[in-house]
Amino acid sequence: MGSRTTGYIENVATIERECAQQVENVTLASETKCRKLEAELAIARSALAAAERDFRNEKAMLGAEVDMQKSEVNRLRCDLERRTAERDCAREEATRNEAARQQLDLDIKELRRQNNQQQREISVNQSEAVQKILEQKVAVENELNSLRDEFNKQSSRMRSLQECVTTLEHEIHDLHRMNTMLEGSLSSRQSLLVHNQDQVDKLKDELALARENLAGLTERAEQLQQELDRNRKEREVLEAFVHEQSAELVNKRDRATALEGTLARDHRAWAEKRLELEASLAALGEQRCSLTREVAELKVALSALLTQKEAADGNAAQLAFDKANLMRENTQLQHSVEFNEDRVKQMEQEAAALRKQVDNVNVDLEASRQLLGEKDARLEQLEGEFAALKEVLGDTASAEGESGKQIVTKLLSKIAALQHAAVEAEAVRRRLHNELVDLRGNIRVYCRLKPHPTPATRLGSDGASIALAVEGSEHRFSYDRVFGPDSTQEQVFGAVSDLVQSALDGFHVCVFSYGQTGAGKTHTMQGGAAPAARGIIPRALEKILATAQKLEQEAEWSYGMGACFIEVYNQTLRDLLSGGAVLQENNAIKHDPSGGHTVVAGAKVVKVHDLEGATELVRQAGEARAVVATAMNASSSRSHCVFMLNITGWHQSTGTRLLAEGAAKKEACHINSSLSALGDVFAALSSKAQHVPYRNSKLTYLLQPCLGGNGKTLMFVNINPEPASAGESLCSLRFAAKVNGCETGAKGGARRNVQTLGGGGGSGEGEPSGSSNPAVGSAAVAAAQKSQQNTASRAAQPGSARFSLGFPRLPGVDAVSAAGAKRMSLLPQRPGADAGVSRTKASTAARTGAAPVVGTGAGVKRPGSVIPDAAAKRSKS
Ligand SMILES: Nc1ncnc2c1ncn2[C@@H]1O[C@H](COP(=O)(O)OP(=O)(O)OP(=O)(O)O)[C@@H](O)[C@H]1O
Repeated sequence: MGSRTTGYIENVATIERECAQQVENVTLASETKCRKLEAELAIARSALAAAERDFRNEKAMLGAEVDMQKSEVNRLRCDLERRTAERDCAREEATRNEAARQQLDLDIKELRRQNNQQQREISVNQSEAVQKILEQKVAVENELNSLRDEFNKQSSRMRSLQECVTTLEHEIHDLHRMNTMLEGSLSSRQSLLVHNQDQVDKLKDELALARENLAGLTERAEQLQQELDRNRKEREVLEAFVHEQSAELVNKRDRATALEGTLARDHRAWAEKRLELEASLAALGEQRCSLTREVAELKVALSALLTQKEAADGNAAQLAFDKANLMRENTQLQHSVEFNEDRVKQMEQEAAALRKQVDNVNVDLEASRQLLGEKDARLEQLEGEFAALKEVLGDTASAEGESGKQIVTKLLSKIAALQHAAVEAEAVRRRLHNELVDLRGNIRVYCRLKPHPTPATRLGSDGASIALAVEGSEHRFSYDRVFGPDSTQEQVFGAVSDLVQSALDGFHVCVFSYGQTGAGKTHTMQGGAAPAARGIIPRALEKILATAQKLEQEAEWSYGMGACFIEVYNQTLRDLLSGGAVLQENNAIKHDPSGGHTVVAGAKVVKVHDLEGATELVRQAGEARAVVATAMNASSSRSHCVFMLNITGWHQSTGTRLLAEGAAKKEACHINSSLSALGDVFAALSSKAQHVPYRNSKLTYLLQPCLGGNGKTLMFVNINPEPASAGESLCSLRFAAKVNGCETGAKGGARRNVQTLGGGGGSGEGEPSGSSNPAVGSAAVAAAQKSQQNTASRAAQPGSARFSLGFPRLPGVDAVSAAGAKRMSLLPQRPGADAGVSRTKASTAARTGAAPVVGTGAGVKRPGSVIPDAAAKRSKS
């Protein structure tokens, strides 16, 4: 038993040793494993820590990159804002440039307008105007150059902007590339995280396996504890160790879970960041789009600027062209100035030659007069001799028979030759007189000033110029003659009387006055009642009637006169000798195509025998005018009155008839259609236009024969020199200056209306240059013969000559013509321009025969004319 116990004990001891050995082995193995696990855990921890570090670094890097990108985006935004501001500035600049260009266009237009104006004024002050234009052109060119510089600046600014935009595009592209790189880096980090996760999972699996092993070992240890209580303590220690390990592992697992959460949060943050980046990328894309749009807009603006530049270049070319034109015109004007200077010199020479010619003509005239006087004396002597011979013949006829008759025949032929010479001398006188009048011009303008204490006018020393002060500046005019305030009525008529003589010689003559209300038209044309105050009309009438009477008594002349008085208002004609009745016929004014009389159909024609009769007619017309003026109210100031006195004269021996007429009228300063038409007629005459618009108004159509080719016209411009009327005076003086620049359309001067009727020995000239009485201008004769068929048949004696003075061949006058009378015409004016004034005047003196009427006209043979049958009568006188 002892041995068995000992053996048992030895066996137990062996088992215990084996158990201890096994426990020791297991413990060693588990300790090894634990150490291995711990090492692996440490590696995992260090890996995790490294991963965390990397992650943090990466995160920090990414954060820095994001910050960088954000700051870059901010910078780009600022840049963009700056560029946008620059672009806006550029746009504003472009708008300003456009406005400046438009302003420049306006300036250029204005300059062109000024240029045109200056061109018009250039005739007044050529060199100054051209200088100004050149200066302005230089200024325009400077402006254009500055605009070009501005444009170039803008273009270069646009180019720099474009470059900026291109740089921005590149930067955006770089950002895109960087973003792609960041995305790549993010995905690699994510894959690294996934790899780490796998490692953690693997560790977890290994941990789980180790736990299972540990559990197995614990089970084996418990079994062994049950078998070996002795080892319980160590086993408990082991278990505690294992528990500790487990807790540590749990802790590690928790930490791994926490790490997973952190990773997930980071992942989400990264995803958010990514979204933010994508959003900022999209914003950048939008910005890029807007930038692209802006670039396109800027391109459009650039092309618009280029178009503007082209337009500006075009304008510059146009300006250069204009400049060249102006230079050319300037050169032409300089040539023209030089030419005109030469012409002026030439004209001065011509004027000197003409003056000499006038002197010669005067000398010739004087010589002719002397010759005529000598011939008259010789004629008287011959007539005395003839009478004595007659007496002798009476005594000796019976004794000597045939020889006495022969002496008589001889003497008669001598007398006829002398009469012929006298007629020739009269023709020469008419021609010389006409040449004298022509030298003074077929349209003459006289200016007359009314007295005033403080005149705004200044007379030139040459007696033909006047200066008018208007608002501080002085305007100078010159006319054929200027009558100062001291001039007498006699002096004024003296300057007109040669035209009256022309009318008596068979020329159409028109005298009219023009001026503002109260300027002295009535005073000039009509004058006062006192002998010294009488105006042109009564003096002219007196001269015509006296001459007619003298010729009737002395030179076998017979005269008939018919007068009519017409008022023209707009396109209406009124007969003032029929109480102002309106003449209904549309084309009442009828001109004789052969240059004879003008007829106003329907107008009453009253025969005039003496000055009193004519004055009475004017008085009647004035009364009718007052009635019409009252009815028409203020409009009367725009009407014009024309008094016509037609004179027809016949000379019984020469079979010659003169047709002429005189016209006189008064005009108000008020511009109306008739005056404007009168201005147009003068303008056309002055420019020698093909067409003269006589038909534009009844007034000009009525006066056509006087104003036109074969008439002589004298205009008085009456000026009231009071400073308050300076404006109106300027208007009158300018109109008169226009008229002064006119010439009648007559080629070779005015033309007489002379007709030779049938009989030989006719006297008169067809043209001023006509040589002698039978040499009547053929055209004038042919035309006149046609026009006087009815009167020719009624000539008092076969082969007699009839002279008619005045141009309208009036029906009433034709009756006078049949009686072998002369005809005269006087064309006076209306009794007052201003309604109020004219009405008042018309009801007073003007209407009593001293109405503002002028008339001249009439061709009357001068007393000096010698016509065969008249010789005896002249010798009596
Ligand atoms: N040269 C002059 N010398 C003296 N007095 C003058 C002169 N001219 C005009 N007058 C006077 O001035 C006044 C106005 O003149 P007048 O009636 O002739 O003017 P008008 O031009 O005919 O006016 P309206 O158009 O109103 O008829 C008259 O009293 C006239 O006597």
